[in-house]
Amino acid sequence: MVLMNPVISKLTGKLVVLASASPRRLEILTNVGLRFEVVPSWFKETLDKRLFKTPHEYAVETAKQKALEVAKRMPFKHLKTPDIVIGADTVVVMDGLILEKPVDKQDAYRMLSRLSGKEHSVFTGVAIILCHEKEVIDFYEETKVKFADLSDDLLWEYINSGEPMDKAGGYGIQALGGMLVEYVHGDFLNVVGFPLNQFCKKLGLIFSPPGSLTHNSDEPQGTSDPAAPDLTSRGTMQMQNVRENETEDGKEKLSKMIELMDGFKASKVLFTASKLHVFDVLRSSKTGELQAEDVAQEIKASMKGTERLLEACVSLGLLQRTGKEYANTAMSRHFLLSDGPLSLQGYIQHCNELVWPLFTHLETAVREGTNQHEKAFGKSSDNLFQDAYYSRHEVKLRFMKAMHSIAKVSGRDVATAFDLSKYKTACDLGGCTGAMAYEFAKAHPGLSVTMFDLPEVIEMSGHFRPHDADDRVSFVAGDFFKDELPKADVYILARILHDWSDEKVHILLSKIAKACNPGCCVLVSEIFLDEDRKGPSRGLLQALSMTEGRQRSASEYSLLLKSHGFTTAQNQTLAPTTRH
Ligand SMILES: O=c1[nH]cc([C@@H]2O[C@H](COP(=O)(O)OP(=O)(O)OP(=O)(O)O)[C@@H](O)[C@H]2O)c(=O)[nH]1
Repeated sequence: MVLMNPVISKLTGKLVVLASASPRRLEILTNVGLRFEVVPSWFKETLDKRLFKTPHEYAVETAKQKALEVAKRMPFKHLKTPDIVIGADTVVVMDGLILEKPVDKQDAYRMLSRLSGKEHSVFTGVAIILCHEKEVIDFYEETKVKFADLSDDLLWEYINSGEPMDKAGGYGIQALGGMLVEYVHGDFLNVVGFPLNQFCKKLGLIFSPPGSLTHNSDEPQGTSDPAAPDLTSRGTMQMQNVRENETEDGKEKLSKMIELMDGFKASKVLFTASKLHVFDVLRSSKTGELQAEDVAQEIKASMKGTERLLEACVSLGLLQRTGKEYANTAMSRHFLLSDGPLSLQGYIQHCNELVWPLFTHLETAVREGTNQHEKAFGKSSDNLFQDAYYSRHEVKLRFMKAMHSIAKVSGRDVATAFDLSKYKTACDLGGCTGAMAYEFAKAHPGLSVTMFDLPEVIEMSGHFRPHDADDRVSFVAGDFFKDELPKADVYILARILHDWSDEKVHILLSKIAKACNPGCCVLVSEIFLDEDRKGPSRGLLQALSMTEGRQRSASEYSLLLKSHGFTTAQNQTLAPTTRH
């Protein structure tokens, strides 16, 4: 290929990495003959926009973080250090509001109707990391785009084409989205995702004359000092040295520390917004969005408090705000609507009402090595289930809702983790509402599943019966420590064993061993601790509020199972074990 731009040839022989998953950036750079590897960045685009004075600073910082993440990861994960890593971030800005990629069709509609008939700016921030020199050069480009007046019909037709979804501002100017555009002022490729012209100029500054960081002859004068900011007509070039990279690392540690300090606030925001039905209220409104005062009215709360809660939710990615209108994000629609198929509301309320009070007494729990039920709820709980969870009707219902939501979210994965086609019958021990049992029946057409739990649980499981309940699922009442277990080929123990001491686990496993025939299998679903007990933190955090149970590693579970004649068949995230 003939290289029109001699600057590109300066990169020949260097390991250049594009830290981007954008097919458009790949195409733009490939088209000019650049040889590079693509390593998409894992950096999550969640920088707090309010911290930036201007939208382009936000785009530049995001581009920089994308590139730095890849530059830091490659020596460890890919075992090679690139010479150059390029990152970019494109945003659309309308009336000061930053629009990124729409999360769904409604979001695309909101964006595009906002842009209709008006001019907006497209900013692409670019960061070039010189890995060996430990320098970062960043800049941005702005292009103005005007949309024609667009009818709703046209917008929906365009949205339904699927094109908007992975594009900043919800349109692709290079394809169907070009139809929406009246004029473009500035670099067209900048709108598409990469300001090639300015990028080449920056490369010129970096690489000619070779080895120095002096400016090109076509650049404005007075920029020859590489340490001084290079003020070009369109942006700034900043040089950062090793110390600043170290500072990046320091910054990362500090923000991790702040995240840990603030973690409890974020949880409480989620719990409170859920308890006040904020997500349901937004969903129920005609357009799916409401202003703070309407939400305040609906949830019967103060305007000031509601506004703060909604703003906090936006910062956590639980809500999105366009102008004054708040709406659910895709994540909230997925997990936080109370009647959604994957709703976590039950578990969230359990965390708020039961786990939170226990954690407020963590210091005493640690000092005394005991559970803090009495301090938190004024009642001791020698038997967690009888004394705490099933003592009062509303507490029992709340606990069952919590178990139900967890089983709904994880049930399919547990049910389909192993090939159970040779088995005819299964028994879900302590299966609570039956949600897991129904998932097993759904996943295995030849399997009948018995759900076995305490009589006080079974009497309420009807509340949770799915409308299309499969009659291969039956319910049997009993205490798995005392009563005879139903006969089955597969015994499911999903989130059961961690609640009990080794002694009680032995009682339960010996009962299963007696009930089952040779060849039957036990399927254990738990958070398995790492063998060195250094993680996962979700399991170790949960252990802090446990009563008589304990978190175990896969090998600890295997040992318990082996002592009852079960040999581990597979031992990964889930451990089904077979008795020979
Ligand atoms: O007219 C167009 N406008 C924008 C685009 C494409 O939109 C995205 C912008 O998203 P972002 O900058 O965050 O980049 P990603 O695609 O997420 O990839 P990264 O891995 O680099 O974060 C970008 O792909 C533009 O090309 C368009 O196509 N047309």
